[in-house]
Amino acid sequence: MSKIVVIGANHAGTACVNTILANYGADNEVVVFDQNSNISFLGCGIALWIGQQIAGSEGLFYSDKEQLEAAGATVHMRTVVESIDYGAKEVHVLQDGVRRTESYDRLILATGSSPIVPPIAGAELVEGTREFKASLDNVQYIKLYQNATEVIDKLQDDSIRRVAVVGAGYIGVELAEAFQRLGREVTLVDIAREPLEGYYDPEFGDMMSRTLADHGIRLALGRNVMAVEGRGRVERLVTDLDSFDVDMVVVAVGFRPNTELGAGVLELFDNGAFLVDRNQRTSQPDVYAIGDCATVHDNAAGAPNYIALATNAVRSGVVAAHNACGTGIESAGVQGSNGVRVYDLNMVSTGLTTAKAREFGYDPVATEFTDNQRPEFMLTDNHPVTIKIIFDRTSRVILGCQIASKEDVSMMIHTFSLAIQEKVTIDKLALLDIFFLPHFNKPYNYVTMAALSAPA
Ligand SMILES: Cc1cc2nc3c(=O)[nH]c(=O)nc-3n(C[C@H](O)[C@H](O)[C@H](O)COP(=O)(O)OP(=O)(O)OC[C@H]3O[C@@H](n4cnc5c(N)ncnc54)[C@H](O)[C@@H]3O)c2cc1C
Ligand SMILES: NC(=O)C1=CN([C@@H]2O[C@H](COP(=O)(O)OP(=O)(O)OC[C@H]3O[C@@H](n4cnc5c(N)ncnc54)[C@H](O)[C@@H]3O)[C@@H](O)[C@H]2O)C=CC1
Repeated sequence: MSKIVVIGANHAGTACVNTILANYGADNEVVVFDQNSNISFLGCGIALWIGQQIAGSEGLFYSDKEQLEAAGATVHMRTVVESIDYGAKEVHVLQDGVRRTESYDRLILATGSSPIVPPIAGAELVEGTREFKASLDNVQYIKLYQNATEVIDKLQDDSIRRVAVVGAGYIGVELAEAFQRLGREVTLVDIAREPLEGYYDPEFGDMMSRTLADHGIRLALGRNVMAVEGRGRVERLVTDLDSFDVDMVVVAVGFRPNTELGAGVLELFDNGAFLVDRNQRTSQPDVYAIGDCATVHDNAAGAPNYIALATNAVRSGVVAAHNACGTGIESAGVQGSNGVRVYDLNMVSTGLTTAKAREFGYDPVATEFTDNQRPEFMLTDNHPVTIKIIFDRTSRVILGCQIASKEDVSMMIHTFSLAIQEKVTIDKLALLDIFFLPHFNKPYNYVTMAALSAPA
């Protein structure tokens, strides 16, 4: 019997524990530590919950301590792993005020990520809390169930009228919509010139800007946040260009990996994530890292990268579970596929934007096409779709794809995810067998047309 210790039992940890117990439970003892009081909270539901588009938070959990224990694990909640002795193969934990040691044969680090805290007064975290509480009241971070609950409770107070959201990334645009749905005056601030700049080219970011502005959200882009000010609670957000009177500020400027437990021992990526191979192995024997605390292999970049997504967390958990139990399987790598819906605008992307393709040393060329989803004789619910495919000038291999529409175009992006993974060229895509039925699409559909019209 070997002992596998898992630190962190959210999406990555839970996937890993369940995979170990379902496949190798008879040969392995699994001990799990998590500092939180809940696990498996789907952060993707926070904006829907705040914006009252769902009934409540009940459906946003899919596992708990009892379920993991029923499957065979020993689970310690509200237990912080304070340090690890990699030589002695021991983790040191603090549970109910008592310090103790647990040994392991194999260790899985699934410690996830924390919100990035910008270096501005008032936004710094209160020392000693693990729930991302800012020192100035009504400056909020969004990550945990507890953070969402706090914001929802505060919004019961009607005097909180003006909300600024800092960061027009995925969390920021979704929350801007949620606060506006609640009748709040919303200002969305970003250092970049377009929302979602990390995931989309500027013309797609512009579609998002117009959708937000059409719903009354004030966009304050291309600004650096300098300060949050107030007496006791936040009253003003100051940028390098202007300032806004506010009653609440939500800061969502990205995630950073939680890797303090590897300090000085484990090899790290540029942003401090645990650098792992395609078996999720770290630089220490018998130590694996999964989810938001670790790198992924980025197929589009052809290199390790940091892409914090629940989808990657779950898959890396499955890969680590098999490898830690002796079945060698490799991650297929990822393309960073993602999607967002704000009001009636759906946007999906995978792989590299034009700017990122350049950063990774490619010579990117793009082909774009806009057309109705269905033939014009289909008179109802027939909306334009815009697609942009980015490929490398020399090899013609597809590097990225972005699609936007009022139509649900979400499933189409998976074709491009696979194309990037398998290094398909734009010319091969042009002749791909794509079915036609008026209810769904056109014979000369936007994928075929974009590929056929790709520059030589
Ligand atoms: C608002 C919001 C919306 C999102 N929407 C999406 C979406 O639509 N799609 C998508 O793919 N992703 C989305 N994400 C990202 C997704 O939630 C993360 O990628 C995912 O949570 C990563 O899972 P994880 O298990 O690796 O890490 P985490 O969720 O960060 O979990 C890490 C766990 O480790 C525990 N832990 C950390 N350190 C210690 C320690 N020292 N001792 C004990 N326990 C420890 C923590 O308590 C936590 O339970 C969203 C995130 C947020 C905040
Ligand atoms: N639909 C989805 O797939 C969702 C995914 N997520 C994931 O959760 C993670 C965290 O999300 P976000 O916090 O939204 O990060 P993000 O990386 O998506 O966006 C961060 C934004 O903050 C901006 N920014 C950075 N520093 C700034 C500063 N000092 N002042 C103003 N703006 C600044 C950036 O330009 C960027 O637009 C991401 O990995 C994201 O992919 C989150 C929500 C939904």
